[in-house]
Amino acid sequence: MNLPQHFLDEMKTLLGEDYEAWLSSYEQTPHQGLRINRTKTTAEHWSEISPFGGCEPVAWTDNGFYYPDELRPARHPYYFAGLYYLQEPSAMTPAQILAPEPGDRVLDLCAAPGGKSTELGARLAGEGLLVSNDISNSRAKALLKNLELFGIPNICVVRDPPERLAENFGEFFDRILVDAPCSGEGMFRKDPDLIRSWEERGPEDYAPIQKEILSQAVRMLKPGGFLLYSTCTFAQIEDEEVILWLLAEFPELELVPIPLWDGAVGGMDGEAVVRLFPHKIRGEGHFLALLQKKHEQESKAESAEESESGAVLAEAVGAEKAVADQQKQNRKKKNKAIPRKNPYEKEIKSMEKESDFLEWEKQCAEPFDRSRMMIKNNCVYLLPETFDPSWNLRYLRTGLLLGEWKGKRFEPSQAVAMAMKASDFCQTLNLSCEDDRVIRYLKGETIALEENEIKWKKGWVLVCVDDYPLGWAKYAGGSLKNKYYPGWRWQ
Ligand SMILES: C[S@@+](CC[C@H](N)C(=O)[O-])C[C@H]1O[C@@H](n2cnc3c(N)ncnc32)[C@H](O)[C@@H]1O
Repeated sequence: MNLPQHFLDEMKTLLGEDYEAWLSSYEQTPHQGLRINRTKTTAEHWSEISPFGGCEPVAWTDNGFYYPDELRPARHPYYFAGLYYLQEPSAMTPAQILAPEPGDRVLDLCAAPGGKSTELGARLAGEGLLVSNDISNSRAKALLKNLELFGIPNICVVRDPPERLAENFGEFFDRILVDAPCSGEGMFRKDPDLIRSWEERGPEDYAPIQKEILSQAVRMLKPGGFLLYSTCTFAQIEDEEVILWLLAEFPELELVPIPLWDGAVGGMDGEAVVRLFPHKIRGEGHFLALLQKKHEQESKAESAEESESGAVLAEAVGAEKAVADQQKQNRKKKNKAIPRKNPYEKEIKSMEKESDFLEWEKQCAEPFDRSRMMIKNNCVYLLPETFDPSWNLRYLRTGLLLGEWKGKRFEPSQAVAMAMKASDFCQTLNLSCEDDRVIRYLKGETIALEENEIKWKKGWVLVCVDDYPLGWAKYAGGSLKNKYYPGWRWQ
């Protein structure tokens, strides 16, 4: 690999006697990782059902695995069932450390294509709110797809400059992730094309952008809330120096030490941050810093207690987890929607009367909360608990898209299928992943049925692989019409 001389010189200064070991890591192939969807399976269960032999756990996560180079996990039906996300192992760390709890209000400020957002959202388990933002429209579309594929219902996907978000939200979030745009030095081994972009735009270009994004993030962090900053670069100017600047600029922030694990090292000058180097761990280069916004003066003591508990960090290193129950209860109370008249009540009533929505809904495990329902341009959404209609943002998605109201018909969405369990809908076709009809279904083809499989009445059928939903089909006159979302088809 042709690494630029200037970069090598910088690394020599940074690493000293470790330099040669670091350089020789570039002769090894990068590690391939996948992270399972904790809302759909557990690491134990995955070990039983994984179709990929030879997967080893990623030591610093509870749901990440290495997979052998020759495998193509994106070409497996389980990928289409949202069972895992393909992610470089070091990149699994930020969401593990920020570790939101169900009920939290979480912001992922630079979120596309969703590697960390999918894990943050899965950790919320449907409670609270995940706002996933990216300034790039095309990348935000990929982000939306990945969140919907993972079946995360309580999302807002946005594409706004951080300043605009800060104007809307104020001090609103319990946890914020800034996985910042950076010069990408830590990813050169995995993606050598990044070397060219580094030569065009290097660390000096990114540091001011990172500082600006972080300043806006601080405005949106609640007192007591946690902010995690991560990059995939080695340059101190984008890593430790940004954090030192931030601490000087915002005295209300304090650095929360992240306990180190085997192979992880602290900051270059002993700062309580984490650096991951490819010659020390089985992953690429990464930098992480965790900060907490102090409470107001009167509640400072309480804040100290909270940070001492190290609750956010404990899980990342397998240490004991100690989140106060009271805090959890308070969060739940805080997020409870205030009963108010739903401005879409009239539209909802019309849809119920004019379309077959109720017929479909009756087949679902539970009715959808009318106070959180919104109908816009014939699209029917279930808004997250804490959604505030006065937020003026560029949304790609507000909550869970339930489906489209088309006159007499209601068509359930791909997103709602992915957010369901097989047992959440009463008409299902459950295929084994060995059945070649699975891939035919994912390609949008018609599914041939065996006599003994026909057990439905006319209407919607949830097609599943090994009990994991894939999408919809519609049964009528003895045949099943494929309703898999065309934009997601197996190519
Ligand atoms: C390192 S990538 C994020 C990767 C993502 N967190 C993941 O895990 O998949 C940085 C992202 O920041 C976005 N970005 C760049 N400038 C931004 C800004 N000012 N505000 C928000 N996002 C920005 C880029 O479009 C890019 O998608």
